[in-house]
Amino acid sequence: MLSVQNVNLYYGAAQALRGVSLSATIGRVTCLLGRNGVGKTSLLRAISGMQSIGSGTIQVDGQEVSRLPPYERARRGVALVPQGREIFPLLTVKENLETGFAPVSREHKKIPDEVFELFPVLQSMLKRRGGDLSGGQQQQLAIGRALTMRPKLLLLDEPTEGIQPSVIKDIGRAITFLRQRGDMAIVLVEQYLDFAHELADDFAVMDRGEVVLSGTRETFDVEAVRKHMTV
Ligand SMILES: Nc1ncnc2c1ncn2[C@@H]1O[C@H](COP(=O)(O)OP(=O)(O)OP(=O)(O)O)[C@@H](O)[C@H]1O
Repeated sequence: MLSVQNVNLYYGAAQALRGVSLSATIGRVTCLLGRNGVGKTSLLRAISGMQSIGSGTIQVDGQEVSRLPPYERARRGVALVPQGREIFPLLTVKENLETGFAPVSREHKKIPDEVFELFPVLQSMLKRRGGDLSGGQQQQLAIGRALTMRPKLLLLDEPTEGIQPSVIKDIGRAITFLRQRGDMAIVLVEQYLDFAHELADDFAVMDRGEVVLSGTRETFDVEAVRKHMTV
């Protein structure tokens, strides 16, 4: 579904990604791990088109997308749940969810039932303003908005950051459900190792702009990964 090959990304003279390769498969969760500032967010932004790359290729469904603008990638099924959630504080919950309609065809312009099945709190808060929700509720809203885009590739940037344990459990359950449904590939950026270990089918660890360790669930060596995550 997703194939990133040899991507280099620069902010001016500073190189944030160095020859990064990563793949993600439908029905599987790929966890991207690493300390602060190693380039995880830059990689997700490169995949979604929010940040242009210096060189390398990014393929979605076998098609090269690295020169396409973000909305074209969204149309091809790429949805990003950004770090910090970036919901619209003055729009209602319903309106926030409806912003996910932009890239989908007319027959899909309906909030999918699973959004409310996975996150019932959103149903009861449809008329509230996004900015009035708690951090955990806003995270659920950000994931709900991405699901409204009917993604084939769901990119989640640290969904557990600053979130209370009960909501982390809800998010974990949602990811497990979406994986089992088998119609999307999921890339999960995490610093919370236990959460990542529980969910990862495949994993990659980054350090200073490079992927330094990768493998499958079977080869996930928690101690080796932990070493790369401690300063
Ligand atoms: N817009 C930008 N302009 C210049 N440098 C940037 C920009 N965004 C990120 N960087 C730098 O690029 C490097 C990678 O940052 P990035 O946010 O991708 O890392 P990260 O692993 O996602 O970290 P975090 O977990 O803190 O989000 C860091 O050194 C960061 O300071």
